[in-house]
Amino acid sequence: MRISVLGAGGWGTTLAILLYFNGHEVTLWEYKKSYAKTLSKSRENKLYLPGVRIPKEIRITHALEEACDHQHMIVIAIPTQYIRSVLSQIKKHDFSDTTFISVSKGIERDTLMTVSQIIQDELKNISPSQVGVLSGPSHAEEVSRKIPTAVVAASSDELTAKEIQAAFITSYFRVYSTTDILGVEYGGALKNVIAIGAGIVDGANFGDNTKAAIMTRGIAEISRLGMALGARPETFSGLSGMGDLIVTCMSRHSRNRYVGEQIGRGKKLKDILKSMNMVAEGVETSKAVHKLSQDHEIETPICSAVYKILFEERDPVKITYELMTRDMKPESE
Ligand SMILES: NC(=O)C1=CN([C@@H]2O[C@H](COP(=O)(O)OP(=O)(O)OC[C@H]3O[C@@H](n4cnc5c(N)ncnc54)[C@H](OP(=O)(O)O)[C@@H]3O)[C@@H](O)[C@H]2O)C=CC1
Ligand SMILES: O=C(CO)COP(=O)(O)O
Repeated sequence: MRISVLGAGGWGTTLAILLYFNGHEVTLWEYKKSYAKTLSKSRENKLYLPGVRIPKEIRITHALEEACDHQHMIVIAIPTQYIRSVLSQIKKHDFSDTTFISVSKGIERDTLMTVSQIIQDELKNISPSQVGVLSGPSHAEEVSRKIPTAVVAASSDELTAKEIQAAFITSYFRVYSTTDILGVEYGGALKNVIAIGAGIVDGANFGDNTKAAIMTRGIAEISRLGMALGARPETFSGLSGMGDLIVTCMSRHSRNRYVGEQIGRGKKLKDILKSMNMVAEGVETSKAVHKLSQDHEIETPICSAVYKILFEERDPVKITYELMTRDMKPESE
């Protein structure tokens, strides 16, 4: 198959290489013209995936129209808040034979849309069966080194989910399938906010008990909000829910956990973000989650605490004790 990957960050580059070795004809689109040239020449993504060789057969380009022409699949690996501006440049293109696959994990700040919703909103002529998602516990640093990983391919159309599954599966990258596309997207986006909370626990020197509480009560609130937004409950105990929450809260590779850790140590958000070239989706997504939970009147105390720490400069230690001393309630609520 001809497959284009839009976004040459760590994840886009990793998946482009995986797809190439799976026998596909792969194009990798990079946002900056100068960096596209550097990548084409050096065949190493030193900024986002150092030490991994990009095969010379992968076409690297900055020309978006060209990258999208006559593709069977287009993989979107762009930070969520920039996806609409990229898609708006190709909205006139004929995509009647193309499937779009989002591998990005966030919610658009201004519209509160998931990535599959942004794709359908921006590219009016494509049907839901042309849209899918691939998500789960999968740090680029490990997949690019062929470390065994399991993820899930989702589309409201079962056949599309299975096509995506078949395109990506390898002996070290196991792909399951589901039709709960929204559940997979909400799990992937919301776990980033909880992972910032887990990082705060690390940075502020709370303990393992605290982190386990954040993760367990975190998946409870992800499920609560996700279900109110149309997701299926069982999806949140799967790879894209609990699975991705575990890896993101625990891994040294996680950028979201890192942001939280620095906040917990007393650093300012703007200084942390200035020092990072990679994206921590949970920061902007926490604004969207704050709004979604208010709009739908769903309690999301941990996400709400993360939002207040990031954007209202609330003290992480004080707010943790506020969480601990809320009204008594049954665990099932
Ligand atoms: N890294 C990982 O392990 C995983 C990441 N993801 C998800 O994949 C998505 C992409 O993340 P990742 O690959 O890690 O990204 P990185 O943090 O590695 O890189 C950021 C990317 O964003 C690009 N970018 C910056 N500004 C813009 C813009 N205005 N328009 C378009 N692109 C822009 C950068 O391009 P440039 O260098 O030219 O500025 C770069 O390619 C995220 O949603 C993330 O949550 C999902 C699973 C695993
Ligand atoms: O989604 C991821 C792993 O599954 C990547 O998480 P971070 O963006 O926090 O690094």
